[in-house]
Amino acid sequence: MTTLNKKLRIVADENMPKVRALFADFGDVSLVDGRSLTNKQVIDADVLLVRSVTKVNESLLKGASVQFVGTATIGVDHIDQDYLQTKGIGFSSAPGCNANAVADYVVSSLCYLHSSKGVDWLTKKIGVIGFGNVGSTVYKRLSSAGCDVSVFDPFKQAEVEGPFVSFEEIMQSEIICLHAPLTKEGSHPTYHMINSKMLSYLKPNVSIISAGRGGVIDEVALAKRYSELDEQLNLIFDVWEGEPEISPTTLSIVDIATPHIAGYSKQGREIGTFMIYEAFLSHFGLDSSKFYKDCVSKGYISSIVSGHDSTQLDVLSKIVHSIYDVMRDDSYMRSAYKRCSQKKVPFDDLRKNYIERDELNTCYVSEKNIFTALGFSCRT
Ligand SMILES: NC(=O)c1ccc[n+]([C@@H]2O[C@H](COP(=O)([O-])OP(=O)(O)OC[C@H]3O[C@@H](n4cnc5c(N)ncnc54)[C@H](O)[C@@H]3O)[C@@H](O)[C@H]2O)c1
Ligand SMILES: O=C(O)[C@H](O)[C@H](O)COP(=O)(O)O
Repeated sequence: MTTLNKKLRIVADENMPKVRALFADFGDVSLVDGRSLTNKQVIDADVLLVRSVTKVNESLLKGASVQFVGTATIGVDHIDQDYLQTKGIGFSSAPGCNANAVADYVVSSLCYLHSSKGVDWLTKKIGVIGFGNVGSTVYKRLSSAGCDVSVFDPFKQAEVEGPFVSFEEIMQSEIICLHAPLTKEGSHPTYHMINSKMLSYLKPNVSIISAGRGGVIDEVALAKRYSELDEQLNLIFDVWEGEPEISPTTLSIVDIATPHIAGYSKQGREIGTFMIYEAFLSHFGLDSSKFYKDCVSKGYISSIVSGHDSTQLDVLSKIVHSIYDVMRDDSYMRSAYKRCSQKKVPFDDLRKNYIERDELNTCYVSEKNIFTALGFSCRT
């Protein structure tokens, strides 16, 4: 077993569950507000552990002694990976850590569309944009539940088999789920990929669930399209251009507004921390002293009994919403925005004080059925 010859100085985002429990054996862990982190706060650090609100680049790290950066997130658009590489700084993100949480968000949103808008989503044509850890989990769940699902992902299309269609075709789906990263360069940048031209392909009464990154949808173009449409356009927004400042116009037109918490299941956040703990051990050649099962929580509701009529969407929706209901998060966000002053936007506070939520997979059913297709676990 390798041991460290000095205590490491570890600077970590305060919004990272279990970080002290996992890292305190290796040195001093200082918890910081990730959004306002400065060069001064990291100058003497050996290890920097962040979330998506910290821009990790030359301006943050110049002259710092940081040897390893971990982000307990799937998204990496806040990290200048080229800079880290040039400086020989180790790096790891947490791929897939909260993919199940985001898929739960989608399932809960679909159930909202049924219970509040009468959308029979099981029979709709669903399009998934981005076929990575999140998009493929969403695809697997919805296609196993019997939905007609297509995907758009120009990179994955070249690598794997799948129900790929063109961008124009995916925009004509009846429900569109957005799970692409935010990219501004390369052959298929996603910044404003949903622009006025693409919005003109939308079908009447379409529903859009945006849980990838803000900036993928051009919100000005969206508001314009919204004002022109006679038919319903159901918008479920978790991610926003310019977070933590968000457009009041966008907020006013969306049906469900949540403060970038699609991935905020209790387990997803704990897994994120655990994944960068493992990457940290590997970077410093250290052996593991803590195990996954000790760090990732069990759920609060361990099982449900589902009767034979549970394939009916209203029963399904009630059961899904008993574990996680996106409407709860929407009402917290809207009331916080109603109360807030112009000076202090409540976005980050809503995230910091987010009520813990379990993943659907922490709850068991007795046999394989539509619940297991949609993310619940099965005893057998
Ligand atoms: N709302 C949240 O809380 C939350 C949680 C987790 C992840 N995310 C976001 O969702 C994104 C996807 O997560 P993931 O785990 O699937 O990431 P991933 O890296 O596993 O997959 C991303 C996929 O998007 C594809 N892609 C890239 N450019 C594309 C384009 N122009 N059009 C279509 N597809 C494109 C890639 O080929 C890849 O398959 C993350 O980058 C992150 O920004 C948001
Ligand atoms: O990229 C991700 O993993 C998610 O967007 C994640 O939930 C972001 O959470 P944050 O790091 O902003 O707390």
